[in-house]
Amino acid sequence: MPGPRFSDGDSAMARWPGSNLYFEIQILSFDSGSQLYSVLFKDGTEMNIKESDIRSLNIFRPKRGSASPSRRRSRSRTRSRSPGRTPTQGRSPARTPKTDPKSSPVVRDSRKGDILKVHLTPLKPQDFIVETRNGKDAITRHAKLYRESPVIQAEEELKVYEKQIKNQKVLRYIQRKEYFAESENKDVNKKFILNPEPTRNIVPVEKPVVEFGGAIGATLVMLSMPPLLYYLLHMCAQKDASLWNFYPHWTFRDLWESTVFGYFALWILLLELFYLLPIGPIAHGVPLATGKRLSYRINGLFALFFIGVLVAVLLYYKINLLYVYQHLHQFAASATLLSVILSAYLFVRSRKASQEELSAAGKSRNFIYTFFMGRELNPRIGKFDLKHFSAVHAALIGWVFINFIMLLAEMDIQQLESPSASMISVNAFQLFYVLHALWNQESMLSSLDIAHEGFGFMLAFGNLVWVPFAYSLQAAYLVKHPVEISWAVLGAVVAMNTFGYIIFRSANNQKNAFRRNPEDPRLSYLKSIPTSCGSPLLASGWWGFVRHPNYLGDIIMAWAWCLPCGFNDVLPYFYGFFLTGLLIHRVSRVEHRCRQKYSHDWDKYCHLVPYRILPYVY
Ligand SMILES: NC(=O)C1=CN([C@@H]2O[C@H](COP(=O)(O)OP(=O)(O)OC[C@H]3O[C@@H](n4cnc5c(N)ncnc54)[C@H](OP(=O)(O)O)[C@@H]3O)[C@@H](O)[C@H]2O)C=CC1
Ligand SMILES: CC(C)=CCC[C@@H](C)[C@H]1CC=C2C3=C(CC[C@@]21C)[C@@]1(C)CC[C@H](O)C(C)(C)[C@@H]1CC3
Repeated sequence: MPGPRFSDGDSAMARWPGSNLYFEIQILSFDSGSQLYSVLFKDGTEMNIKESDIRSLNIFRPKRGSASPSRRRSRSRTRSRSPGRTPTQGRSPARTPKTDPKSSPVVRDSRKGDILKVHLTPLKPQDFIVETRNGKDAITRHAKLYRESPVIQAEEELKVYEKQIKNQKVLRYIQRKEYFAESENKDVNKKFILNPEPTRNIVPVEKPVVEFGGAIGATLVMLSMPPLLYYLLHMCAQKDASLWNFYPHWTFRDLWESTVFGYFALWILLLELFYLLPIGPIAHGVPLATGKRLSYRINGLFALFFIGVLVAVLLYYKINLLYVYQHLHQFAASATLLSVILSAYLFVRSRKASQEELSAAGKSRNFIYTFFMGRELNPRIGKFDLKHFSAVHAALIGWVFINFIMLLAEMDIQQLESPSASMISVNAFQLFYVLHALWNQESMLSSLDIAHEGFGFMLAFGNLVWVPFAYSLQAAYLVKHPVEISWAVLGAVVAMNTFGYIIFRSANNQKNAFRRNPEDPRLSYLKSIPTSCGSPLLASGWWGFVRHPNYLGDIIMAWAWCLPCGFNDVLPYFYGFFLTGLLIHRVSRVEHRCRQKYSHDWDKYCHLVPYRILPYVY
């Protein structure tokens, strides 16, 4: 058998597996058993590659007087989306172009001093506008190349690009046809196929996937969640909180009081007022289908501070805040009614929204399903963003407020001079979590819910009702079920919460910093996978440990928040079970989206990082 053609340390070009793209590499070693080279790409990715996929650098070097567009581009770009250098198509080296002196502009390449005359095949700007994310990226890369190159290369190369553009158009046409055939939207279908004009700005083709079991699942969730919440709140108020000790004797008055609804509406109005205050920096959301980015006022911390001051003033004037605890069921029912009214309003207004303003699920034609999932992505009244307000201000500030009410109620009912250690720890852990979320509010803008979900019943009910009233269940339980915990247990719980928080925080920080700037020198120790859609995926550090390390941290914290409630009842562990279930389900939703966006690059990532949340378990 002949020896290896390349030696350790040699530079060469290697074909990226599954593609026709060649990138510069360095040979690390050769394994004579497997006949594979271990190579290092310029972005730090290590891989084993066979000899037939490796080419000498010379083959890719342009002849004198000709510089390949890809090389030229790699000089002008500050950030490459590929490993190391911009890829070179697997084709023979660029030839000196044939020229047509009559029709070609003459351009001087100042770096080489050569004069090249090229024949330009005119490409219209709309040739570069496509709908699919992958397609869009591929074509805009060519468009960029076209714009950036002062010397347009040989006719042959342009022909290759044109061919690719044509292929993309055909692909796009087929994808669009399939997409609209699936969604059975005949009118839209006709419009897009017959009239090419509106194709410019259509929403990226995202195959709608039916979540939560479709209309049936959505109906079940909508009908079961409100009674489940009242059941949980009712059990917390019972002396015996064991789950089976449930004898409902509710009357309409137990759930409804107009005055309570008035107070709740006032609370929401106050939060809205704080939301609209022109205090705090402006941040920008992820790019929308139109290419625009919405701006958001980041003032959640200010709002929480103002609410804190207001509560202090009310306490100072001896205003009875325990009214909230005494009417907790009615407050939860008022919040539910408001969430239903809000969902109905959102549904009606979404009928006026254009296709590109709708979420993927929102394009379904099923009324119940879209009512639940939400149709419009970013419903706004002027500058007031309804979804952002409900997820940040109504949910998180509401949660902290109800927790604090429980703390006051515990002191009152158990005649304590100061809250119990359990109550303080539950309040402190959750306040800290909310403060962290509000401090890092900007990163929330790229979360699944804010960036990709429509605003419907799920998020309206989840944020206005579920988060404030169900997430505060541990505190509600402690009001009537005192638990003595030793310093040792408390220390262990604090350690567990800190452990979860460190994972949660550092995983989110790693991802956010990497998304902001993949070339951040502070992240240079992390490996990443280049992807065909342009944004690389982290494949080491926390994101190389499991695929959703932030969920792991969140789940550890969730259980740590339940432990101060002792082991007498299962009820206060509801949050632990709920969040674990919610995040496991969320994994499948996020991964579906990632598989659509990154296609086989996501599979590559899953292969490298096989576990989702907990190594060797899930
Ligand atoms: N307490 C609660 O009730 C809840 C808490 N949360 C918390 O909110 C936060 C946001 O959650 P969520 O939006 O669901 O999820 P993530 O913050 O994990 O965001 C998922 C996105 O991250 C990007 N991504 C995934 N893998 C990688 C990788 N390897 N490298 C780089 N980017 C990657 C992808 O987006 P892209 O391709 O666009 O970059 C993906 O769509 C989490 O911390 C979660 O724990 C969430 C829901 C409920
Ligand atoms: C079907 C079902 C179980 C519905 C209810 C789900 C809701 C409880 C959650 C849906 C998305 C949520 C988000 C948060 C809380 C839970 C709900 C409402 C969130 C506000 C928690 C804090 C995070 O930092 C967040 C802002 C990213 C998050 C947004 C989504």
